[in-house]
Amino acid sequence: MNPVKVGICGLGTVGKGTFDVLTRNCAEIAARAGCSIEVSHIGARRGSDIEGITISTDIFAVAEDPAVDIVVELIGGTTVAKDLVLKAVANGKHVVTANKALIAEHGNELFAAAAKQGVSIAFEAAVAGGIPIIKAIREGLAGNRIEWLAGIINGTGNFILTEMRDKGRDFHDVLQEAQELGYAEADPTFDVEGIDAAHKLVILASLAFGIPLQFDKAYTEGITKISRDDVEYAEQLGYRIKHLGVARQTDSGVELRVHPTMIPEKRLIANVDGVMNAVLVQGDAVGPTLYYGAGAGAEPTASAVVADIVDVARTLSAEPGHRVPYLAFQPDALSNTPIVDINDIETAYYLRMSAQDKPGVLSSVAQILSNAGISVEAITQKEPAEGQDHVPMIILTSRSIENKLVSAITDIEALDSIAGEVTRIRVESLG
Ligand SMILES: NC(=O)c1ccc[n+]([C@@H]2O[C@H](COP(=O)([O-])OP(=O)(O)OC[C@H]3O[C@@H](n4cnc5c(N)ncnc54)[C@H](O)[C@@H]3O)[C@@H](O)[C@H]2O)c1
Ligand SMILES: N[C@@H](CCO)C(=O)O
Ligand code: NA
Repeated sequence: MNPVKVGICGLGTVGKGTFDVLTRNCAEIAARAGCSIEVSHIGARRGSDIEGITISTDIFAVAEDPAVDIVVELIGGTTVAKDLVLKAVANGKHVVTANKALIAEHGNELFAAAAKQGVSIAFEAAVAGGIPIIKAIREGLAGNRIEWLAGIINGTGNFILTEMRDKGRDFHDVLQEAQELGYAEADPTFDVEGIDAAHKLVILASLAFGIPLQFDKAYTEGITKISRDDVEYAEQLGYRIKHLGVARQTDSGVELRVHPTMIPEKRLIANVDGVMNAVLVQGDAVGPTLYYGAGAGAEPTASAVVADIVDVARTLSAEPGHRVPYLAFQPDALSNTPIVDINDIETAYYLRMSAQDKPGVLSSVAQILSNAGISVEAITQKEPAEGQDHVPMIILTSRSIENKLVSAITDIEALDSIAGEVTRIRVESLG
């Protein structure tokens, strides 16, 4: 077979990593793909001379290049990137992308356009970096009814939480290091406010449950409100705080939520630290499965991009109808299962409040929870600091429906003996 020609658009962290891996491992990659794979065109803001490669400052020139078989979109964002992918598809080119924002927000439209043209769009690098989680769910678990999945799917956020816990480092200082290491998004609020994790969760939920991509329905909460005190109290109770994406099939629909979560410390996933990601997937036949690896960084992400390039190169000799469907289920078999509103989900909770150090406060709080049908599983009250009349009070509750807990919190905050807001972290046993 003739060499497959690749055009890379965007030569940043992932673009450079992809170029390096394709070049370094070219012999092994060719042996796997059944043909050699050559980078023939690069679209980048600054041109530099690489022998045998056309360099264009206009990335659309890559999508227009008749010699290019596969356009690799690594510029990020959802505007120019969307136009670029649509242009490449219209020109009959296959696309590989690491762009989760683009897939989560515009994937339904992009896949439809690709299907019309008989080309494919591959996006393994978009979720959990180098972990082949898309392939695992779409192919490896195809025989299962997937019940739920939960994952640490933002490397930057996990790196920040880990460094804060282990070294007592400052949030902003660690975020800056994550940016220097090439982990963070162009706009790092995507990482710390949970938007990036929500993009990835939406993609995983579609693959797992056979529903269209619905980014607007995901509940998103970031890690910016997690204090060092919460991290410490959680540990004293035998838990770790992790920023999790959770997707669960329930009788009333699919839960789709991203938020800080307390997990029992004995769970493997509670011990996934630094930039590492992990995704737990529970299938009815296989039981629990766990996938672990680097969630961000140049070469780990390139590993997934190159795997997709190899997959596409292999399909170039296969019938289009034999290709694996984008969202694991055939396009006409996607279901309209509703996404459950966050107010209707059920979970246990960690509550931290600042309580007046006097008798009766604990029983007033317990009474409010009990009236809402929520029981107290554990409680700890700290010693007051010198000269302070308020003490931190930590409560672990039974599982409850979110809206009952939210109204109980409103009543607790209204007590004269409680100062300020109640901090609330959801607790998942993941068992
Ligand atoms: N960095 C990671 O660890 C990682 C992991 C998985 C997925 N991703 C995704 O990969 C994509 C790229 O991320 P990155 O970290 O490499 O970003 P980056 O900012 O390092 O690289 C993007 C590159 O694209 C170039 N670019 C942007 N618009 C362009 C245009 N119109 N014309 C020419 N060049 C243009 C920029 O100059 C930059 O060099 C994003 O979608 C990101 O979400 C990144
Ligand atoms: N900013 C992302 C890159 C990988 O998708 C992260 O930190 O996980
Ligand atoms: Na991946």
